[in-house]
Amino acid sequence: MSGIKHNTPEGAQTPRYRLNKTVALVGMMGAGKTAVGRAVAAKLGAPFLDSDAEIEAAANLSVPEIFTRDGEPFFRRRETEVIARLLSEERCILSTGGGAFLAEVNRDNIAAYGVAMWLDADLDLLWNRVRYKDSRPLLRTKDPKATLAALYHDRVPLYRLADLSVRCDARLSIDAMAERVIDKLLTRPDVLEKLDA
Ligand SMILES: Nc1ncnc2c1ncn2[C@@H]1O[C@H](COP(=O)(O)OP(=O)(O)OP(=O)(O)O)[C@@H](O)[C@H]1O
Ligand SMILES: O=C(O)C1=C[C@@H](O)[C@@H](O)[C@H](O)C1
Ligand SMILES: [Mg+2]
Repeated sequence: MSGIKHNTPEGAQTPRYRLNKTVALVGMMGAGKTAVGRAVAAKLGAPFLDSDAEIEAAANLSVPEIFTRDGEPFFRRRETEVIARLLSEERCILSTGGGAFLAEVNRDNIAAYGVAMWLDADLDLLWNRVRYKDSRPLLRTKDPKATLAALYHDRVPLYRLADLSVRCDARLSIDAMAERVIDKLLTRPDVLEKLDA
């Protein structure tokens, strides 16, 4: 496969889990799809892939640079291509960009190869995570807090279409959130199974 693997099962102990389907993490910017997804993959001994990182690596540009140079529609086309490619490769934990699950084609592709899990975070938590960072081009507006709120209200009905969801709790560490995600995945043996020691 050609994707950037951030975690690999190589060198791991006897596998403790069997990942039966790719898990696509979806949700708002700042929800923790990248940070928690990486931790989940490490705990499972599964590959971790991130569609934003893949797009950046292929373009040799950051996401904000791609938005500035080529525009959002170009970025969205690349996002759809990259997600389709990553889904067709090996089973993994796939962190998507915050807007990916809005497009029906991406939702259909995720459903064809795996399941979607929504990291459901409230607006206060999201704002506290994204307010000091300039890495989200959609928030480069006069009133980024209001922009985030508008995106949130538009998007939540679509994130609700995910197969599974976990509530994000600001008091939980990345590691603890990863455990919460794994516990939820284990409710679906067609997605994740715990193997006997
Ligand atoms: N449970 C957590 N506890 C503490 N910090 C967290 C937690 N989850 C995420 N973070 C931090 O919040 C920030 C945003 O997280 P992250 O980049 O993973 O969000 P994202 O959902 O991938 O956003 P985007 O859609 O923009 O890619 C990062 O600095 C990350 O380390
Ligand atoms: O919420 C969004 O639409 C985005 C989130 C990020 O992951 C990036 O994909 C990009 O900044 C757009
Ligand atoms: Mg991310």
